[in-house]
Amino acid sequence: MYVQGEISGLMRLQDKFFNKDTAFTIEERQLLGIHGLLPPVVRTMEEQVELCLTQFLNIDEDLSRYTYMIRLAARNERLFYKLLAMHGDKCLPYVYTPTVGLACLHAPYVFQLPVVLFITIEDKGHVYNVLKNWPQADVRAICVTDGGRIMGFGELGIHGYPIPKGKVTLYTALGGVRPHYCLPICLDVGCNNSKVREDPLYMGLKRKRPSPAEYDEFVDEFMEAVVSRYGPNCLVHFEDIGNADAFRLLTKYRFKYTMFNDDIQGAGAVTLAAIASALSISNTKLQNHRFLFQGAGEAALGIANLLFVALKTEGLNDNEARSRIWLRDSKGLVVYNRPQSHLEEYKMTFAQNRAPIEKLEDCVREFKPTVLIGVSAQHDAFTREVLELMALYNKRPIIFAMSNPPSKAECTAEAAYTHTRGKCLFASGSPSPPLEYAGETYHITQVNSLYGFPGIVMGAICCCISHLTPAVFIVASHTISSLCTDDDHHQCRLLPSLNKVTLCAFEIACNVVEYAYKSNLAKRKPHPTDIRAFVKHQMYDLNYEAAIKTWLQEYEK
Ligand SMILES: NC(=O)C1=CN([C@@H]2O[C@H](COP(=O)(O)OP(=O)(O)OC[C@H]3O[C@@H](n4cnc5c(N)ncnc54)[C@H](OP(=O)(O)O)[C@@H]3O)[C@@H](O)[C@H]2O)C=CC1
Ligand SMILES: CC(=O)C(=O)O
Ligand SMILES: [Mg+2]
Repeated sequence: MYVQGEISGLMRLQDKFFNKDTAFTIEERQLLGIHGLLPPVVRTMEEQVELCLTQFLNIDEDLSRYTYMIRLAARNERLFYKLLAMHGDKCLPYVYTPTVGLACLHAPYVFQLPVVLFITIEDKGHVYNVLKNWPQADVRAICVTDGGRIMGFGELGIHGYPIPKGKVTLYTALGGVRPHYCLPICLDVGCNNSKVREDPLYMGLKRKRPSPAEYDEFVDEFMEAVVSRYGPNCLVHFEDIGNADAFRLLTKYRFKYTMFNDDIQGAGAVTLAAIASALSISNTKLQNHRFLFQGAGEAALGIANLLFVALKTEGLNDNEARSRIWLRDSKGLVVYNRPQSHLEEYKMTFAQNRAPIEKLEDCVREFKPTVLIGVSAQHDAFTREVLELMALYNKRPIIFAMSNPPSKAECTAEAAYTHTRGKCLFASGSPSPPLEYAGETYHITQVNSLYGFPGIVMGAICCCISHLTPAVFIVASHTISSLCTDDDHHQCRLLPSLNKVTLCAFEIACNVVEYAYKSNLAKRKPHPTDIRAFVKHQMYDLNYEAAIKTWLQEYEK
């Protein structure tokens, strides 16, 4: 059945795509010449998963759990994804938020294997050649960071590399994207954070970031190299880029390339879905709400822009919709007339024509928001006073403390429920265990873009979408909220439970594909007759037999 070709059996055992570890049958071991290299036991994949889970749960330290998962992925890729598929609730927090944040803070200690492609500004002029060094030629989706704003930690330079790795892991684990289609990239443009840069263990270029013009030349070359190497429909997902660069690149590239920024657009889609649930639970309409954002950066603008569109869909005009959305940044309420500071272009739409207000408490008193959204990475910014005011003005205050990781969150679930006396509809950005308060158990919703981007990426690459228009994110948002059940709402869950995230990704992928064909954005022809089968057919097969099939096909070539 199997042939021992030029590639030695040992190399097959060391190849993460083909390795089955102890699941190799005795016959396979003999044919591959690896008999004796494994203990005699032959296990099923399910038995291997249970063993891995036990090993994983026996590890006490979060960072060691992260490195366990990275090593497993590098040794036996299908087993890694099977473990995530079967025990995502236990394992996902160790490949994604919050542990991925810890991995960034300890980047020199966790880096062992080439899991991300590093392209530095010193490679300018030959970025294409560096891209060619990535071993996979059929890349369809890239997640790229420049370390400019890593979660709530600010600029970490190249030490942000675990972020794109974590994101592409979710493309596969949740979205079903085949792993060899995914390429995580860290652009090293230097680092202005001297504490990070001057650390003797810093792994990146020991230089400051370039001027915006030089930075743009480099990123332009990168985008052109991606198109030359992988074609115009290779999707580029920008992640954790500093906000001025993120907004500029999005404006410049959104209609030129197949790209999106998840911190802006993905966060918008998922948060809008959670708001829709909160409205169902409180039996209210969007037009009856007032939204106050703590933070006026990427996530805030991504959410505010989608809310603006949704409010207008309910019949409000531009001014009315704008008056419902207040943003507060590091200098206070975003207003037109700021005595000492200039107002960034991207905040203009939501600048209020009124006197400045500095403190968050005073903004709450003045505006009496019904919804308070924290995307500022300012730990404990939602003080007891702020939360008590929200409870004073609202029967069901909606409070989202979305900043990641938890050490940067605006408040904990406990603080939100305690200071609103259990009245609030609450969500955090990272996973949080259920909370007991006044004899009740509250499930904590995780408003995180993980509900959106895996399905968006899968849908986009299945049909070779040319551009990700704002409608794609609205489609994703509606899909997510449509998957919340009455039971979810009864338990005050604002998003489908975490064990439905793969279903969520699949439904988003199908709806994005459908939308893309209808609006002539899909470049893959012919138009599929059965969209669900079309998406399913392109999904990663977690079973070992799929690897064997590919292997035989390759051998027969
Ligand atoms: N849960 C989720 O899905 C997501 C969560 N996030 C999280 O949200 C946080 C912010 O991300 P992002 O928007 O991309 O980051 P940005 O850097 O783009 O924005 C941060 C914003 O916070 C403001 N800010 C800083 N200090 C204060 C302060 N003391 N008071 C009020 N505002 C302040 C900044 O003000 P200024 O403009 O004046 O600098 C800026 O507007 C991060 O922790 C990130 O992890 C992000 C995306 C998705
Ligand atoms: C979720 C995410 O992308 C962030 O916290 O930056
Ligand atoms: Mg992010």
